[in-house]
Amino acid sequence: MIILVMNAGSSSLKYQLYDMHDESVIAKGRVERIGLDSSIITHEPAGKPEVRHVSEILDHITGVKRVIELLTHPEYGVLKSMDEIKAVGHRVVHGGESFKHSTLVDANVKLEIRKLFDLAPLHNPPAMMGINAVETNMPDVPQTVVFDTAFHQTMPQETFLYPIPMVLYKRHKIRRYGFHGTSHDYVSRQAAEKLGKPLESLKMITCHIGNGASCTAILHGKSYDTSMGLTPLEGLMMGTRSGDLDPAIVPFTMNKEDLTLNEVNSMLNKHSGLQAISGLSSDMREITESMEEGNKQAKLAFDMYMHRVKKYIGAYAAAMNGVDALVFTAGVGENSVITRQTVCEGITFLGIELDRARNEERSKDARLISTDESRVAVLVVPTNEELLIARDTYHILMQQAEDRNIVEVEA
Ligand SMILES: Nc1ncnc2c1ncn2[C@@H]1O[C@H](COP(=O)(O)OP(=O)(O)O)[C@@H](O)[C@H]1O
Ligand SMILES: CC(=O)OP(=O)(O)O
Ligand SMILES: [Mg+2]
Repeated sequence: MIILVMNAGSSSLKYQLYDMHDESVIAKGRVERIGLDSSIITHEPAGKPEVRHVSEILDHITGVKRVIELLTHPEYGVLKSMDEIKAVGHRVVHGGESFKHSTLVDANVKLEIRKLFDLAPLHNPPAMMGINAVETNMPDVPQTVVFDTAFHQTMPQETFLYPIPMVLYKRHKIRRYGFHGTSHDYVSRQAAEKLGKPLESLKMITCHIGNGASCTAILHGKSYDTSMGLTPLEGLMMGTRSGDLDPAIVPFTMNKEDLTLNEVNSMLNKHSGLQAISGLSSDMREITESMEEGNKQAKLAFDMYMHRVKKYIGAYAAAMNGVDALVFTAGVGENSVITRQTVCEGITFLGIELDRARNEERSKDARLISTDESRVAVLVVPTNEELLIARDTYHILMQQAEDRNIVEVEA
């Protein structure tokens, strides 16, 4: 069965085409700068050279059309016809309390996702554009949605509620939801497998640190607490997001700087974090390079980032009354040797003993980077949100086929 996975951003569209017989990736790529002057498509068909096109792509509908053209192109394509695609799975960041599991898209599901636009303004609207674009270009193909929030629906009330009037939760569902759930779920299972231990027997902390960043306390296989909250703004310091701060800063800044709510919101989401402190970049690669060249602002940004990662790991070890495994994943977690070293060597009191040589190895596979004697196992696990989306989509389709058979037999 061939499944297309889509991860739509505000100005981008990433895709991966899977053959579910062996979970191999037949093609993948991304459309960038949608709606801007020159859009770029990078298409990587397995076993064929990469293709890069620059053209004008004004919206996601055109973006999906271009992806279809590339997938079926006589030279760069990997499919004879789009009929070979049996389903399309989408990453949707916010599923609120309505969605505890991945599901098939129908009119009701679309309505519920639309209701959550306010809570994930950077993420949910583009996902909906992706769904509509597939509907327009491939009207007969079933679509599924896989939510970042679903994995965290196991959080108990004491971790998901804010200590504010309950009426706000009852009326508006103001609570902590957590994000990157597909990634935390995937890497925790991979880590347990690598350790040869049942996930249910472990207390684990997973650090998904990429452009967005979050830490999760996974108690016996279930999300117990996570650092992002109502929106993906809470928690760790990120590329351009502030993470935790005193909420009083919002009215205070509005007053002192004569800013509107929208302007403060944009400041905290798009002009804070590494970018704001370093004055250089939101990219950890540039931060560490400049820091090594002696740039003091870059060093401060790095130190603040590390401080917060260590603080969350300490907090979650306390909240679970222990930790057996610590996992690093996503862009920074998978690639930044210095980040992992600084974090691990700053929290040795937990029983963490980093093996520097293992930490410096480069590999695409899940691997241990602590010593064999370390009381807490530390691992690097490359995340693969797309594979999990493809698997969920496959299972939903198989279940649907089974349900249909039962109905037919009973009839
Ligand atoms: N070698 C590296 N060293 C340090 N940071 C890196 C490296 N490679 C990637 N990154 C960081 O990873 C970030 C992207 O992470 P990623 O998980 O791909 O983000 P997203 O999926 O949210 O776009 C980049 O902004 C960059 O800061
Ligand atoms: C939820 C979130 O922050 O996602 P991303 O890291 O892709 O921005
Ligand atoms: Mg990501």
